[in-house]
Amino acid sequence: MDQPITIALTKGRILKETLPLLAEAGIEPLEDISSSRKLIFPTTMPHVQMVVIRGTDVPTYVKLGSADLGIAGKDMLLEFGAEDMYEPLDLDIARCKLMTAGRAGEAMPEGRVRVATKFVNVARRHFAERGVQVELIKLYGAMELAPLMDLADMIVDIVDTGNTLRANGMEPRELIASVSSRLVVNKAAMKRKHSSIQEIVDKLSAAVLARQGGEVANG
Ligand SMILES: Nc1ncnc2c1ncn2[C@@H]1O[C@H](COP(=O)(O)OP(=O)(O)OP(=O)(O)O)[C@@H](O)[C@H]1O
Ligand SMILES: O=P(O)(O)OC[C@H]1O[C@H](OP(=O)(O)OP(=O)(O)O)[C@H](O)[C@@H]1O
Repeated sequence: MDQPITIALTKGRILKETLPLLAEAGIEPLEDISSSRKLIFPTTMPHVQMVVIRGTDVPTYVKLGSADLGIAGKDMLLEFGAEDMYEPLDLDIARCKLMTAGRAGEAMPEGRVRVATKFVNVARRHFAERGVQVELIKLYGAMELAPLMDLADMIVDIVDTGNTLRANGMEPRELIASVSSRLVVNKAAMKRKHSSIQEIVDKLSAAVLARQGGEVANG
C-alpha cells in the first residue's frame, strides 16, 4: 500500500527546471502550476502531492515533517541548516555559485567590513573562518545595489554568468560554495514511509543519471 507523500517544491527559477525533471521521473502535476493560484497539486502518482513554496521555506516544511521530501537550492540548505533531513540526491539543476563580491578593482577595506546579504549565516561563517570582522546587513534582494549605494563594502550572493555583478561595476571575489538543487528527505518520514519515499528517490536518481548519460553521449 502506497503511503501519502508530500513533496515541497521551490517556486521561481528552480521550478522551471524541476518540473521537467520530475516529469522525466514520471511525476507530473495534474494541472498547470504556473497558471494556478493553488498551492497544493495532486500528481500522476495518486498518493503523491506537490506543494509550491518559497525556497526559504522548503527546509522548514521538510525539517518539521509537514513535507516528506523537498527540492531546494544548496544555498538554502547552507543558510537554513540541513539537520533532521537527508540529502540523498544532487539534481544537477539550477547550478550557480555562492560568492563574495566587491566593487571592481577595489581592495577589501581594513578593519571591519560591511557585508550586505540575504545569506547572513553563510556570510558569518565564511568571514569568521578567515578571521575577518564583519558587520552583517540583512537584505532580501538586489544585493548588488548595496555597495553602489555605499550601504556595504561587499556582498555575499548567488553568481551564475556574472552579468549582474558586471552590470553594476562589481567583481566576484571568493567562492564560498558551488550550488545546485538538492532533493531533501525528512529523517522520520524516511523510516515511516520508506518504500514510498525510496521509490521516488530511485525514479529521480534514474532521471538525473539518464540526463547525465545523455550529456556524455552528446559529447
Ligand atoms: N542566477 C542563477 N542561476 C542559477 N540558479 C540560481 C540563480 N539564482 C538563484 N538560483 C537558485 O535558484 C534558487 C531560487 O532562486 P530565485 O532567484 O528563483 O529565488 P529568489 O528570488 O532568490 O528567492 P525568494 O523568492 O525566496 O526571495 C536559489 O536558491 C538558487 O539555488
Ligand atoms: O550571475 P548572473 O547570471 O547575473 O546571476 C546572478 C543573479 O541571479 C540571481 O538573481 P535573480 O535573477 O534570480 O533575481 P532575484 O533573486 O533578484 O529575483 C542572483 O540573486 C543574482 O542577482
